[in-house]
Amino acid sequence: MKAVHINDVSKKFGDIVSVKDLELDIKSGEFFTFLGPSGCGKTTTLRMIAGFYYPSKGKIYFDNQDVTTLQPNKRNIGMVFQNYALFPHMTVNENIAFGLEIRKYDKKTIKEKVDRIRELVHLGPYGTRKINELSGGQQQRVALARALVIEPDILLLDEPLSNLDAKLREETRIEIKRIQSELGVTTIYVTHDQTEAMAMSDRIMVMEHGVVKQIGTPQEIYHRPNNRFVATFIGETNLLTMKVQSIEDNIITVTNDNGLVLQGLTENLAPGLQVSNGDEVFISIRPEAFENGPGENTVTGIVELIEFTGVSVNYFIKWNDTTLKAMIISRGTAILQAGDMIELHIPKQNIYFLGE
Ligand SMILES: Nc1ncnc2c1ncn2[C@@H]1O[C@H](COP(=O)(O)OP(=O)(O)OP(=O)(O)O)[C@@H](O)[C@H]1O
Repeated sequence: MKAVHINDVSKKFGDIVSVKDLELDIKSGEFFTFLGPSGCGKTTTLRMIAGFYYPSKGKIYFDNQDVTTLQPNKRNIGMVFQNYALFPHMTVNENIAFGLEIRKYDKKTIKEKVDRIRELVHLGPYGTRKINELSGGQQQRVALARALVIEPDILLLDEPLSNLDAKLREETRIEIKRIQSELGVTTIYVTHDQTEAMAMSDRIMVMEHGVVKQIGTPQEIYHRPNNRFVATFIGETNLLTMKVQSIEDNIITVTNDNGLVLQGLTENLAPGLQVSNGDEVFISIRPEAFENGPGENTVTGIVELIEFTGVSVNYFIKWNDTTLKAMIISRGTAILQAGDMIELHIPKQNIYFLGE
């Protein structure tokens, strides 16, 4: 299992800067995810790690080895793509064995390794099945087995679940995570699905337009977003533009033109953000940050719209011309109706201050 170090890497295609000045350290054995919208540079970064593209600038290391311009087949990586790229007319065993045969292992070793990895991906009885006789989820597990059987130092997964339906996607996600933790292989996972990223990763890198917006654990990314892009891309949030009115005893009071006044804690300022009286600042409040009844930052308003999701009730509340979305866990108690008055509050520690 190897660590991956990316030092000041950029990739240009003509005038397009696909990845810009990337600095990244992925630890040995880590499950690390590249997350971001289409075109943000995730796949380009993965392809540079795989060796399909060479960087326009900077260096890539596996542990201490400079692999920046090493050919893909010399890097000992396993790869899984969204379209599986399996041989449909060949059996499961033949597909898994492919990389071992290229590496010229003897027949006995190949059989042992293939059998072992087939068990690991829970395809034990399917060795002699043809690929086109398997479901999508099973095919994806064959692709995973084929990538893992060569005992790669690094496993690269590019949107491996996007061809599966929702239920299968969730099952396969759990399988991939189980297999990865059993083997402890350094894994880099590319996705635009934030739920997948949150559920599977040790750490996540959020990208936009070829630039890193934040690197952190799922909890850090969710609860401590550095900027508006991360706050809105991961989960939902109420984003308000406010002005700093005062800062006293670690409490920041902010207001806006609609007469809203909110108070939060200086410890919830985004990293590096400093504010003074009169500064404009962005406030992020998650829908689940609201609590019933009056308290700190009491919100009294009219319910405009209600969504009942089973687990929760989402109230869209009009409060001094600002609409806020509040999510209250549903415990079978009476639900308010549109037009009703509602009173909730937002504990100070649930208010986050963002500068950009
Ligand atoms: N071979 C290429 N030639 C020219 N431009 C490219 C090439 N590969 C990627 N790009 C451009 O680089 C940018 C980043 O692309 P990339 O595929 O890395 O994004 P992505 O985040 O993986 O998106 P997606 O989720 O859609 O795959 C895009 O603007 C894309 O058009």
